[in-house]
Amino acid sequence: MSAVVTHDLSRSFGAVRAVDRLSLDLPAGGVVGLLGPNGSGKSTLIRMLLGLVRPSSGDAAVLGSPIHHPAQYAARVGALVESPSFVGGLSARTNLLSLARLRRLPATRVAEVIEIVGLQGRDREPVRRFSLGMKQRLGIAAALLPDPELLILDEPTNGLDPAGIVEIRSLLTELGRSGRTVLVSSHLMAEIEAACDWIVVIRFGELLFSGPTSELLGRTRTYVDVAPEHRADDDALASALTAANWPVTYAAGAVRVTADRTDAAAINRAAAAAGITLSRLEVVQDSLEQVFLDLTGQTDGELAAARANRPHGQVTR
Ligand SMILES: Nc1ncnc2c1ncn2[C@@H]1O[C@H](COP(=O)(O)OP(=O)(O)OP(=O)(O)O)[C@@H](O)[C@H]1O
Repeated sequence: MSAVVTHDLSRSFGAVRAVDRLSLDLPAGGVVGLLGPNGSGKSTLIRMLLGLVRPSSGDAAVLGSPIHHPAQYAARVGALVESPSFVGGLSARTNLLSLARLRRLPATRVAEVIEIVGLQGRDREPVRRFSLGMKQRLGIAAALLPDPELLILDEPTNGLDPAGIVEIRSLLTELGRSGRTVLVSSHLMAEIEAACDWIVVIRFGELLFSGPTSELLGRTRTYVDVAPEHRADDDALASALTAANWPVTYAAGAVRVTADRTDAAAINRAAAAAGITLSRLEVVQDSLEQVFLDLTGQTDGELAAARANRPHGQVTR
């Protein structure tokens, strides 16, 4: 069964198309990363799935039930969509107990979720003493109270320091192993990529990629960076390699050859044949982050340029 299916799902706010004819089929089980730059429509999509925002057109189903009737699946879904609010003077345990009571969930579940998110030992301390990372974990604990089949987390790493991000990332990995589906959004690939089994990339509300993380990894390219002993030979080296049919650019203070790692020896020989001794030869692989940036055009002025050239031309943010 799919955890989430959407068909041509759209939502506009005035002239802004926050989600634009999105068709998705997300597998059940494991961690699904919803990635896109700020303002790409991640929160709007999540809010539609939770029944908090109505679609302008199209439809979708969560755990097999249509999003037009969120009450049908609400009990099977847990969500953390904004900074959770807890009573600072009360302990984590007491906060969770009152939430459990409010939602008519068994009190025994509180100890379980505290353990899942790794707050045991700290759960009797007042929440106001918690770091932001611990508060996020407490928010995830609250979302886990109903033991949901689908857990939706909107930017859970936002505002966290590097240590907090690592904490949340390993918690995501753990949660993904428990059989449930975790749908987690982020505008930064590097923050959650390692935890994701499936990745969805959106920009301007449009789908750019949806598939297994391994498929996205398959899009990474390999280069061989070579530098001559004498910088004056840069151009001669580039010409010799181009003549041998390798595409060449300049990057990172080296001549960058788009080639497989198995070509490294042949590249070395081609340089030697041109009378150039190499002081550096290094095989470099694109990171998933680079693939993400290529997909979303997020570097420097690229995003602004892409917005200006967008056919709809009505993105205002
Ligand atoms: N309630 C609203 N009223 C008007 N415009 C909105 C509303 N909600 C979202 N938008 C617009 O829709 C677009 C998508 O926003 P959304 O918050 O869904 O993106 P996002 O990817 O979650 O970004 P962020 O990470 O910055 O929240 C943006 O241009 C935003 O300004």
